[in-house]
Amino acid sequence: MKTVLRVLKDSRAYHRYIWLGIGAIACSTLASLYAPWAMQQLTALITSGDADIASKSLKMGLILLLVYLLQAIFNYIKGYYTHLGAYYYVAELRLAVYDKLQHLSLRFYSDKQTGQLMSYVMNDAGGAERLFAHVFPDLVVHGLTLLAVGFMLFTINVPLALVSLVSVPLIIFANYVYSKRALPLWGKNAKVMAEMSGTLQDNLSGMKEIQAFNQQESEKERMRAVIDKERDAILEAVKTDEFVRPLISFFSSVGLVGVIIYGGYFTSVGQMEVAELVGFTLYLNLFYGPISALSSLNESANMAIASCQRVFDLLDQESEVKELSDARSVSHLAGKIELRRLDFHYHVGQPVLKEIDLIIQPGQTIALVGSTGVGKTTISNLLNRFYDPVAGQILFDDLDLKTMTLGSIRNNISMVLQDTFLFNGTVYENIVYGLKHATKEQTIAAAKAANAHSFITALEDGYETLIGERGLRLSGGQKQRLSIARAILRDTPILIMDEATSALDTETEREIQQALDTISKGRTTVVIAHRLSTIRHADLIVVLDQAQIAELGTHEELIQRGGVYARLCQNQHI
Ligand SMILES: Nc1ncnc2c1ncn2[C@@H]1O[C@H](COP(=O)(O)OP(=O)(O)OP(=O)(O)O)[C@@H](O)[C@H]1O
Repeated sequence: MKTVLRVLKDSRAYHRYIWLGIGAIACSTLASLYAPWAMQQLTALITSGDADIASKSLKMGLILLLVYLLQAIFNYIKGYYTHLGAYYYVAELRLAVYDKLQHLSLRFYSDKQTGQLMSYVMNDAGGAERLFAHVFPDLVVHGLTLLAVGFMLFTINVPLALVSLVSVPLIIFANYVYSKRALPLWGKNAKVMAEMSGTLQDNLSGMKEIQAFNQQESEKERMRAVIDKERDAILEAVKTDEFVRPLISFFSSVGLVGVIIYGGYFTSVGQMEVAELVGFTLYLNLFYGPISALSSLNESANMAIASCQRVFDLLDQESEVKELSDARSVSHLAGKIELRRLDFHYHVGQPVLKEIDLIIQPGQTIALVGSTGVGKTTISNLLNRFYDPVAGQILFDDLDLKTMTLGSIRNNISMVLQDTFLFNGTVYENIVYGLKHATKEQTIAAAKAANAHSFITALEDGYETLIGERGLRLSGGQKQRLSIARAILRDTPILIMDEATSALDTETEREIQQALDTISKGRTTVVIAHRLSTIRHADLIVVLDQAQIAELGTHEELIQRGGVYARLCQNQHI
């Protein structure tokens, strides 16, 4: 019920369409009462031997034609406007879900599959359409029909109307039991559906690996497992549905049986006219229709509520990284970075960083080194505030990161990552991604500085070449150079390079290294590198070992010291 109320509250802007639809439904329901009444009148005329049957039936027929025409118009208004409101609301909900996903911290994503999250936007948000355009209007149609037809039944014959009501409590009870059982089943079904979409998305993204490792059979089995799971979940829900639907039909028939027995008796003892019995039976069909429909309506409602519930659960998720209400926007930092007694872990009991103390002066280039998995990338994630430290502080220009707006922190940092993500667009669009208002001259200058201009101009459409999903049409080195150009263009006081030159050949690496050395001048640069040859000129080398800073100094100082760094250099023949 809470979910339904929330849908109603959130969709206020579109209620006018619902009201228009409901108005049309009310008119259509009233119009539907005419046909049984006309049949009753016609039967009365026939049984009474009226001399003017022909002209009277012509008149009734023409009125009925008009009534049907009006009903068609009302149904169009109801169908179109309720869907209009529904799809506007669904679009709003989809955007809200997407926006929420954009603002959740990276920890939220660590145990989710992309396809699973897509299911929130694609499938679950659509549940609101079912509620808005089907469940709510149908509830009104059926409710109004029950009231109006019930009134007609009691007007025709009170004892017979009471007999026909015998099955109503049974039908309501069956519906109640059904909804109790079916709601969790439809909820489970939506979850399994998301799992299936997650696995599918995962496999489609990794198709190259599947083929290269000849894993088609095992992946087919993995897909089979989730597809079967989805099939079983839906069948479990359908089993309940298909049991209840005939049961409700049966209960409705019990009422009709009573009406036939008692109706026949009442007519035989003169308590009821034949015409009244005909009219009564026709109205009764209209009466049981909505009661039976309640069960399928229940099914739709349960599915829709389960989907909406999942959407609202996501919308209510709190981001782990929260911006303070009075967070200040910092325009251009000088670039001093301080880590103060910093502790961090992804999972409790598995510390990744312990009591890290580090001061980086504006304009300095520092290198983070250490064996794989020691926490170098984690530090860059913390500087971007993708995560918050478990203890300790990060300060930019002596201000705690938490007191700044997330937008302004990230406006001061450029990243060049080891796994560059490019969007499906043109080369140009990808370079200006972080600075949409850059001029063409600035963009080309950045591309030149990143040693990307010559390969870009050699592409079939130059800067306007479409690079395909995730830059599929570019080589690793070309992608990396676009990512460097992107960072150069942003011209931020802080630059983070995580294995920035890893995908380049030695010659290109040397050229890009020169470009990087040039752009790192005058800005604070944090370099994460495995190839120690690339960082020997850094102002400060920070050696991480066992979650702590093991050594700190320049290349020469650390070599002289003969510790962890010296050993790493020895291993790389430096
Ligand atoms: N999202 C995550 N959830 C859980 N654990 C994580 C996550 N990201 C990293 N880790 C773990 O945290 C530790 C530090 O990872 P990090 O990526 O910072 O290391 P790194 O030094 O940058 O490694 P590499 O040099 O291989 O890139 C590793 O043990 C890693 O498995």
